[in-house]
Amino acid sequence: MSDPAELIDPLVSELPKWLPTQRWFGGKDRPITSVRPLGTTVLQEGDPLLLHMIVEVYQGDRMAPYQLVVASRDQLPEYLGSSWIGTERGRPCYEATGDADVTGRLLDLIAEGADVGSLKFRHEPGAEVKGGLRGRPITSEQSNTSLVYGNSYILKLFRKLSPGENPDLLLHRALQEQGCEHIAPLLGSITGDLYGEPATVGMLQQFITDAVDGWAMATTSVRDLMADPELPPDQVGGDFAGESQRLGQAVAKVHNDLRRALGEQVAEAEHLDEVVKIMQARLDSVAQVVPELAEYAPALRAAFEKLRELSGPVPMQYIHGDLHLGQVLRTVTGWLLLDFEGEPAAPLAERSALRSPLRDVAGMLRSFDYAAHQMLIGQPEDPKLTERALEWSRRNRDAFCDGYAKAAPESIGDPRSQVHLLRALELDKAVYEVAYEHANRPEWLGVPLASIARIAEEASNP
Ligand SMILES: Nc1ncnc2c1ncn2[C@@H]1O[C@H](COP(=O)(O)OP(=O)(O)O)[C@@H](O)[C@H]1O
Ligand SMILES: O=P(O)(O)O[C@H]1O[C@H](CO)[C@@H](O[C@H]2O[C@H](CO)[C@@H](O)[C@H](O)[C@H]2O)[C@H](O)[C@H]1O
Repeated sequence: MSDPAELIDPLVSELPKWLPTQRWFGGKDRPITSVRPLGTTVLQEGDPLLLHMIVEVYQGDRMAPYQLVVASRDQLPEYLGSSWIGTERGRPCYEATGDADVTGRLLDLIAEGADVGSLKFRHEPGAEVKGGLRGRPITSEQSNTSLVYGNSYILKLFRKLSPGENPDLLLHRALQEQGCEHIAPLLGSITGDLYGEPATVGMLQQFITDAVDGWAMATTSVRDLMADPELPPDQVGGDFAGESQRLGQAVAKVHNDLRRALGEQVAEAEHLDEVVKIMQARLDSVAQVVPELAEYAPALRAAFEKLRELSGPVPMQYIHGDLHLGQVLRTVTGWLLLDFEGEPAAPLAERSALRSPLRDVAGMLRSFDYAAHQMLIGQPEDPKLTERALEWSRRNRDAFCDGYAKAAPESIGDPRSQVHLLRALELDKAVYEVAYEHANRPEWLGVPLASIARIAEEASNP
């Protein structure tokens, strides 16, 4: 095999075409102007050759570093055809996470606690990690790429990188030290070098088998209800309220553990002022792109402004930051929270800041609303079904808040008692969702818009 360094430049020149085809690539809104390699590490010599790469992706005046794991073989087997990036110096180069013949190397390196170039593969103190397994990517890939090894491990490779410890790793570590029962055990990590600073590039956790995600469970319950719209939600087969209550308790316990591990502060007036400004700025920028939002802008502004009038202390702490039903798993023993990375599009400084725990509560409340209403997307208007959806949403949102209040300390109490704070946080999340749906699933745009209309109406007629 020729020198791997000879492959790098021609391979990088293929990336502006290839990156936008990847689900995890976060910059699909603008064309890529150039890609620059920042660092390449050979993880395995020979055939297949395995390379770890960090590249800078430029889109006009915007730049973000991304992690790639690329392999090259003399001959590309047919089953890897869809992973092909380009053929350089006569050798096919491809995205390596789909190749179970090479992914095992990443786990082996963590098991060995190896250093390769500037990459540090580590297991957590006391964790036992065994190599020798082949890794396959999960099909529900989102903002990153996760590889599952047998029934034992799941390795998340972060795609868009930032210097420092990724909040997902930081918060999992903190929770694990508190003995938190509501996370998947953390087993290891991979750290690279970004602009001379350590940066988390991978996180290894125990793979939880026989688990179902909250979104699948909640939407099954809604489907049961819609199948028999004459029956009230507490009398149809798949009532979800008991689970919602347990989930509320789990979220409050995770918040308690994060507070114990990493502390809390009380928001000062300037901080609330800053929060209002961030909410208004998000509204302004989303309203520019999604004109349907404009008619609700005055009501949204008024709800955000109410935050300046809050009288009691507002506790601030580390939180999950992007909590929704797709980020929780029901296992045989209870609920687990996943993915503490925060909103994928938010800047790291915002994701790592102390925030009100009610932001996570608001995220879950939004998700109950989504679960109830997504089944009506594309259906002809049916007032009976709309009423059923609202009923399901109210019942499960209340059950979640009951559970949260049961496990939260007195200083936080029942989220519903913080009317203005919870409403502003829910509306801010819904504005984020308007932007998310506009960019990713335009046919779902009506879901957050209808919620904004409803919440704004409730606010004007309390
Ligand atoms: N420890 C785990 N055990 C089983 N499945 C998991 C585990 N962690 C994540 N998953 C599955 O992988 C999916 C993606 O994980 P997530 O951390 O949300 O990645 P991303 O950052 O790419 O969104 C989850 O929705 C869940 O289905
Ligand atoms: O899972 P991610 O961290 O990538 O989150 C993004 O995608 C989510 C959709 O997959 C999106 O969530 C929105 O849709 C969900 C239903 O599909 C719903 O449960 C959530 O409440 C709603 O916000 C999330 O906002 C986005 O950041």
